Amino acid sequence: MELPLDKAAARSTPLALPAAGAAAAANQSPASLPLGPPAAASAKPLVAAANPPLLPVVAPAAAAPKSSSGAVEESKEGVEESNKSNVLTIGSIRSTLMKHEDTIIFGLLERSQFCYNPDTYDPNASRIVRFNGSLVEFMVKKTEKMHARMGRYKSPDEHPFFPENLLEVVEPSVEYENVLHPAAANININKRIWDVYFGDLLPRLVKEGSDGNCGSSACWDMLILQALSKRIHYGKYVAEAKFQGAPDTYTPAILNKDSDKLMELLTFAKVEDDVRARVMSKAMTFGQVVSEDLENEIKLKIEPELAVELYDKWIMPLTKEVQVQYLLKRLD
Ligand SMILES: O=C(O)C(=O)C[C@]1(C(=O)O)C=C[C@@H](O)C=C1
Repeated sequence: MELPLDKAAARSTPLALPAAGAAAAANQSPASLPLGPPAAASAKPLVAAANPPLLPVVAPAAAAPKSSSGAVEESKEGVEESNKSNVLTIGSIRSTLMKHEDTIIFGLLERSQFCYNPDTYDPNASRIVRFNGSLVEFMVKKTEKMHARMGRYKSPDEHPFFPENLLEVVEPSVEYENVLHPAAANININKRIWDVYFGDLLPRLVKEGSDGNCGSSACWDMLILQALSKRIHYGKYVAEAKFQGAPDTYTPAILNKDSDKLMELLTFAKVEDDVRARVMSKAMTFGQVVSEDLENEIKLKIEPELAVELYDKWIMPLTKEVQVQYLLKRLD
């Protein structure tokens, strides 16, 4: 994807304005924006889904338990059962997490085709009139402002990176069903996600230096950040499903404010192994460079181990962190 801010396009479009380019890029984003109404509603999303679609905004809400008797049963071995179809099951939440993997891995593959492009992150290089900050900050802030107008952050599974910066929703707004405890609304670890992405992940994903594609770099950064945020904050739903499945198991640790015990209870080593294996396999499959020359060795766009490490070191630990934060407040 070449944006007006990118080198090739800029040569023939000297008037390309960063503001217009960034806003256009935000609108053109190939990953769908989960701005639609709740899964339970029948209306179409406001933005057409493309490659690969994110989930309906409140997928878990469609499976909201109607009464505590419909709770999920779960053992430490990760076996879960439900005797009702419309409950928040750990199985349905895990299949949502699997779909998030596709979005994250595709994003990494796309961003990896560009160099690091340091000007994207340098406030002095952005030269955006009346804006103090880098190009990527500009893109995320402006996009979030617009998405807030469309109600994105009214949805309990959406979290802005710049919450102080949002605009009011245009009418009519959608009422989202929420299965989470109200305290969930105050859990937002996007600052950490931002720091991990720019501090640890990005420099290892891309080649050093500049290729002029700052607009595309910022656009993919934003899409990856949004996908990471969505996946990690899904920890709230994971935790709710686990609590509903075994309230007696979690309650003493919650009452004792015992974070370590909660961490131990909600950790499933076998599930984590499966996640690592699946991410490896997806990164190898989606990341193949397809050439006409079938004789040659298969080339990969990114090292699959990097995607696995991302999950191992950050995505799963941060998802667990969200779960602990949520459970600590679950009985407030
Ligand atoms: O599936 C779960 O039970 C989760 O809590 C999610 C998750 C993950 O982030 O993928 C996190 C912790 C568990 O140990 C296993 C997997």
